[in-house]
Amino acid sequence: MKKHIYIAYTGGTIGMRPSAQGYVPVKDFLADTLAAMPEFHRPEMPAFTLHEYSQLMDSSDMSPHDWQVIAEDIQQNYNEYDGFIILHGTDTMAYTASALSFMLENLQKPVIVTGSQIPLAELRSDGQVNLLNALYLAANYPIHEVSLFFNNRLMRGNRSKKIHADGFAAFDSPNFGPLLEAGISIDVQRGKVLPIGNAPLTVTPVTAQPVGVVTLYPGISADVLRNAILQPVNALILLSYGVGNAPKNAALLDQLKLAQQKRIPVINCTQCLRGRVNMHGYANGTALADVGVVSAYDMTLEACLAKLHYLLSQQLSYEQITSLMQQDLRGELTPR
Ligand SMILES: NC(=O)C[C@H](N)C(=O)O
Repeated sequence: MKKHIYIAYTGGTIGMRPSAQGYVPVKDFLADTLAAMPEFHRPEMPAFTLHEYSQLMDSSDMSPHDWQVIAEDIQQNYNEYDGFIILHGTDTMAYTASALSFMLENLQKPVIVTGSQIPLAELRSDGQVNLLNALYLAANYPIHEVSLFFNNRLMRGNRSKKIHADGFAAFDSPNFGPLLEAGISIDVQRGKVLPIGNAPLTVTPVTAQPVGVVTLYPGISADVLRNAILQPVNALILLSYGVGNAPKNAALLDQLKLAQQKRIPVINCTQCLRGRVNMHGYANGTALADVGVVSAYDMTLEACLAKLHYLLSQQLSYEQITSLMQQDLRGELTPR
């Protein structure tokens, strides 16, 4: 039986057309482009249904409400299709892929997020390779988790990150190698793919959460942190140096202590692209742990932010949130 894949087109460059203001997504344009490309209709390819969203977006306009729309769309069509492809802009693709990984629990079908850097309708577009491969993989490879396909690599969604503004190798999975590489042969990294259970799919709704993100820089003043933890902030991500260090400055640490008293979770995520937070490597890191800051280990900022949204959207205590942030829920971090 030919597999049938559901493609949700949310917007993004893959279906865009030039306008006087730059690229914009245009209604029906992707469907018309796809219909005119014979590769997508070859007998080896799965059948697919393209569902174009009514509000096509540049992904820089995406919000948690849109993550919710996508998750509900997958849930409603879950039993009818063999796999799901989310066509999405690249700018916030890693955030959406991370969010979906938390919202969709016990997946028994593949969900692949992809898009392109050049519109599918243009010469030299990377959209054809990305979508063609994503369709082929969704039909033929049992990788039952939220993943992101780009430039011939399938990465775990919540490990992915946009690392190149204008290159085709736009995504990387810096702390967890790809799940699959599509070269002359298609090589699955079996040990890396999440195991499948028998439990039914659960979809946890998320709502937008006020989360502060502060990048530390030399000379940062305590006032910056004071402002970042003012109401209505529900959590703070501290983008720290190296293995999780910050200035051992009393005024700064006082603000973090205040956050702890106000029961605002503060998560220590490194500014470095690769590697992990170890707050006990240096006295400067230990000082953070002592005022209740918790480690993001090797999570990306995107995964950290999406995970906070997922947890803050549930009725969980400060203790539960800080503890779950340090646990591996969907393969997003490697605790040690
Ligand atoms: N390549 C892209 O898709 C970028 C576009 N601005 C978007 O994220 O929607």
